[in-house]
Amino acid sequence: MPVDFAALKALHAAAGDRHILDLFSRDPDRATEFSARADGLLFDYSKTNIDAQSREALLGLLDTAGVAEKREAMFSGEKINDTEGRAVLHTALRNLDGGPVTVGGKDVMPGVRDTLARMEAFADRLRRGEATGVSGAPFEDVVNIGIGGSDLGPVMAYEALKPYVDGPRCHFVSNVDGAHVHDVLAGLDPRTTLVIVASKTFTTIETMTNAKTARAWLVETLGEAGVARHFAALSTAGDKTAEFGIAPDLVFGFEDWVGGRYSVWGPIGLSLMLAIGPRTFTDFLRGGQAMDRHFRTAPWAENLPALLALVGIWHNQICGHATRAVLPYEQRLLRLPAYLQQLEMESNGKRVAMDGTDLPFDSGPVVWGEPGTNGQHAFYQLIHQGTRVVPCEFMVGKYGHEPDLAHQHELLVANCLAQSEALMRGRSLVEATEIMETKGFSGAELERQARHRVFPGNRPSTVLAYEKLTPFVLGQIVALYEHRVFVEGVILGINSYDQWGVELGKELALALHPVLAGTADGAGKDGSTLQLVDYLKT
Ligand SMILES: O=P(O)(O)OC[C@H]1O[C@](O)(CO)[C@@H](O)[C@@H]1O
Repeated sequence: MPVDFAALKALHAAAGDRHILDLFSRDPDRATEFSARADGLLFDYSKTNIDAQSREALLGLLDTAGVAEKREAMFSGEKINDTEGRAVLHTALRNLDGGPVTVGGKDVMPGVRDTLARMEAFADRLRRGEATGVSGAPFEDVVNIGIGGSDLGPVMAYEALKPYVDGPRCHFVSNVDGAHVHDVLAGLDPRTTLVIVASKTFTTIETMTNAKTARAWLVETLGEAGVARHFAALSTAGDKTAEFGIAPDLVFGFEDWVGGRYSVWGPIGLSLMLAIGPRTFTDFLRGGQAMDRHFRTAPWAENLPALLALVGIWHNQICGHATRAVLPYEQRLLRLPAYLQQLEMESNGKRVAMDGTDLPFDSGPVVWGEPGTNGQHAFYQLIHQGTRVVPCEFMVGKYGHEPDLAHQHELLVANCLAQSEALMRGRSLVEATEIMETKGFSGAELERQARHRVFPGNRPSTVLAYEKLTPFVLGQIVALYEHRVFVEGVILGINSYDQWGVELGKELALALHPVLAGTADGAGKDGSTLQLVDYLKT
């Protein structure tokens, strides 16, 4: 049944400009009542304007939208991506000791386990120096060439798990801008470099162009014979990897039921596995699996993915806040905002419902962010005093990985909690006036100066707290956000697993390329495009 936000909007309207602080005054247990835990994670959404009544109504959306049934449909391999006729089974990649998962009557788990075992065997051999390049020298550097989900997942996780890296250095090339591949290869020795071409389709123009550049770079030093030993492929398209010259034993395949932005758990995570080792990679999978278990079994009121989704729906569709900031107080999560941009915006940035009718409400929000504390010195000004409300999602760990720098970690945590508090508390005109009086201002100038220093407050934020950013915890966090996207998508009635919106630009770029190269004319193009082609063609 399609959801109806009218009742929730009425509750929101009735709350008027009620202050979040009043909710705390009325309910001394609010912090615990508006928090939930899962396997060591704590999600605190008490600093939002959601009260018991609106939460009840939000939870009701889950039943109306049939989230429980759709969740089981996803986990059991039904083709819920119905515009592409595909199942959505990234969860099978971390179903380490679970039962069979069938797609079209066939259990996919033997294939998943087989590929994982092949990846592990290769990673072990490479890390021991047994899988070598043609010169016999061990691989010291790994270059992952991919884009979108074939880049963001591994690069995000590699950066996040740097303290666990004890294998080769990894580098990531994604942009078709030649500067990217040039700068990465410039520092590397082809004799000790493994190039991984990560592309589900093996047709993505950026990836294939960069892969050809890397191939030419390698062949220049090692000859054609080097390709079979120095290139690996992660793809669903075995025929195309063979055409490229990649040895079949270095092709790690997966099925079309793994979406690009959900693919870090399988072969697309090979660079990460090479860097941290198969055992540590398994810890990452176990974290994802633990979140799957939690998502399937925890009651909705304690279910982290469901709660994150409902908070998201409240802020976006009900309160009308069109963006949300993801603010990890964890430097190593520097690529998480970019990762979540693809995960959330490519999944839920849709304008029609499953049945093809126009969505009667806004779809997913604009997601953006930056690690704290850097963001504080960049865009927090707008978050605190701008005219638009930006719901903020803070993340922070109890421990860092640098025991010698524990005092810095404390400062980091203090900053995170202070920002969340400041957004809620604000600073009134009275308080600002008192401060400016002590600085010697008076009369009209006192008021003018004070007004610049007012913080409206009552701005919502959530905090996701964890012990330490281990591989397990990273797995939990990534799976948490995946399932949050799923729940939001089901409530909105959209297909979170296709991405038709990326196609038109790709097609037009292909058509413009010959115009820029001067081998085709620009017939039919608009005046602006032609003017720019004229200026930019070389
Ligand atoms: O892995 P591929 O097939 O190269 O695709 C890369 C990316 O391109 C997209 O299809 C569109 O941006 C993403 O969904 C995907 O992650």
